[in-house]
Amino acid sequence: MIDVYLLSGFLGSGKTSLLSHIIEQFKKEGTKPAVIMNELGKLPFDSRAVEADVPLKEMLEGCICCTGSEKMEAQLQMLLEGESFDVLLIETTGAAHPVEAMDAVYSPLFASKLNMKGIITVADCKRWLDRDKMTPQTRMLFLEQIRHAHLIVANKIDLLTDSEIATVTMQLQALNAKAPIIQTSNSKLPLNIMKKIEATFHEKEINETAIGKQLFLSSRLHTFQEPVNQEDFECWLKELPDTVYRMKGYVPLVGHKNPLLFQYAYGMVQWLPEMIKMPPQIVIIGDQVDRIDVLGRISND
Ligand SMILES: Nc1nc2c(ncn2[C@@H]2O[C@H](COP(=O)(O)OP(=O)(O)OP(=O)(O)O)[C@@H](O)[C@H]2O)c(=O)[nH]1
Repeated sequence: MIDVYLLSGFLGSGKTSLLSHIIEQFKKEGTKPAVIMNELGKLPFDSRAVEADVPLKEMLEGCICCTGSEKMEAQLQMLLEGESFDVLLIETTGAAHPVEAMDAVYSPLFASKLNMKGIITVADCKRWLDRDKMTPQTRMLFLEQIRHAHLIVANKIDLLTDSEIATVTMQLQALNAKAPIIQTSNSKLPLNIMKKIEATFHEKEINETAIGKQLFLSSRLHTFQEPVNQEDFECWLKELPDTVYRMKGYVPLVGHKNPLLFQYAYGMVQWLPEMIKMPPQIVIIGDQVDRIDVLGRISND
């Protein structure tokens, strides 16, 4: 399995600096990284941060969550088929919501190949102190990126006094009590800390206590063993807690030849017939997804 890290954070917070630093450390230990860069609002030359020997795909035409997951899937497919690498780093645009970015990356098609390790959010400490000057929508996004992180990089501490650093750290921890906070200048995050995060539930863990993981935004792959009744399935959807943010995949419905393409976001459901027989699997993204009982079964994998 290839570990995948999502680098999130507001515009100008230090994501590209983090990316360069991580690549350098991976290379030193002999691990081969590949990169997907989401360059909305950036200039293509930002990819110079990535050296020529690192496989790189750029998404220049829009942001991961807006251009839709198909484009992301195509990029991933090309990388997986055309390159050999051990770890994948995805730099999201500063304007991406973390749940949507994770959703775009986590397709059932790759669930057995890619292991989503989690979201690392770079928080610009200077900007944090000035957050009241942001518009409400921008501030909301800034806070959401921090709230959903599995690891927070509190960056630009060189621009703060000691007492400001203490205040910011305390406030960040209050917003996201679960994620470790690492204070940095120029996003110098040590690799060993980054490697500890885990955002994916693997089947064998569902009934075990995966300490810490239940609290986070995480994902889980569910495989259907037999067709399900559409009405039962939709009743089950209505009862889901609102901490299930997103589901997608292929559901085998009684009376249909092939599993149907299924999309679920913020309570809205979409079904589309599929011409090809796709594997009957869905990915569930949310908080505490290990507790979700899929039609009376915790896990039938
Ligand atoms: N003083 C200071 N400047 C920093 C630090 N980290 C990054 N910067 C600077 O902040 C600017 C933005 O850094 P990037 O790493 O490009 O940030 P980014 O999040 O990729 O930016 P976008 O691509 O605009 O989203 C650059 O000029 C960096 O040199 C830091 O810890 N302290």
